[in-house]
Amino acid sequence: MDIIDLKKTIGKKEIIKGISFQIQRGEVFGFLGPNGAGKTTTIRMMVGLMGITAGDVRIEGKSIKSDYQAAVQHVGAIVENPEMYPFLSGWKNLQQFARMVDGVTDERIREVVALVGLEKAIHEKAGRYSLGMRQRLGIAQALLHNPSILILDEPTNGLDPSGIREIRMYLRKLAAEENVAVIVSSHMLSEIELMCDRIGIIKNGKMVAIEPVQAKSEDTSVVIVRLEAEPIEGALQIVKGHVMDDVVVEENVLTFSMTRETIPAVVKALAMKDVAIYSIHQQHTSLEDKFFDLIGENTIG
Ligand SMILES: Nc1ncnc2c1ncn2[C@@H]1O[C@H](COP(=O)(O)OP(=O)(O)OP(=O)(O)O)[C@@H](O)[C@H]1O
Repeated sequence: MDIIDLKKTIGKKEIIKGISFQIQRGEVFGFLGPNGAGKTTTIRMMVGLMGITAGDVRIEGKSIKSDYQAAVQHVGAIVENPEMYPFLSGWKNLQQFARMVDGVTDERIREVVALVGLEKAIHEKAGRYSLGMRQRLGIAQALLHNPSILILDEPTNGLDPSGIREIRMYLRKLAAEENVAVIVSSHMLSEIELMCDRIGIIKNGKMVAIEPVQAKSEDTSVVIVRLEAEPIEGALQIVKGHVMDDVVVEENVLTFSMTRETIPAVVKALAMKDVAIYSIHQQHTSLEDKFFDLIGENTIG
């Protein structure tokens, strides 16, 4: 998918001021920016729900402006909350949608249900689903026609941490196993950092940076740790064996970087050597710092 110098003016206000980026199959791309930055407007243009003032969107080489039908047939999207019939089962809901799309068989419905991990609950009424399950049913619905691109506007909105974790897991799986290009928007870096390969930061209708995300899993990501402990020499001896680079020592505080999965082992080793831990916490990652620098504020949503 190619987004080429996309612009939107509503009335006299230029809301989107020339956004360009590309996304490949198999990739999860995060669209990050504070509220009002222009994410929804850009996504609405990308999926043909809103007219384009200037620029173009090309999907599998087809222009959404001049070849609308051919372009959008490759797109699956959830832009507003997915509409469900609460009194029908998840399965019946999908069958309803399948009727509106050519060539969707029960076999395909079974496939998408498995892709989002709803096999067990699919014959229960959709009204009884948790928000996370409803999101996944929405994703299943968007996948029915076998799109090559899946676009989700704020898919983690309102979900609890376990719901966010599940969505993250299924979106990554979709990209990897189905070779779908996935685009998700969010105003929370922490929520999309772990699920994306790249993140585009949007501010005031412009793309201000596109950054690759190095660490893909929560456990292998490198974090900066600040440890307050006593005696500090004893703590230093133990910590040294696990760190990625130098340890900074300041009075009774050590600052160092290590993978997140290493933290429990280090804490255990410290406790076994009778080192007293007064506090331990993770500091911002570099991507977070960069995001705050670009957005120019400390809170974003
Ligand atoms: N129909 C419209 N008429 C006038 N202004 C609009 C319209 N739609 C959006 N805007 C303005 O365009 C800007 C971008 O809105 P948009 O909804 O795309 O932002 P967003 O990044 O998706 O934010 P949010 O996370 O709050 O949805 C906002 O300042 C908004 O007020």
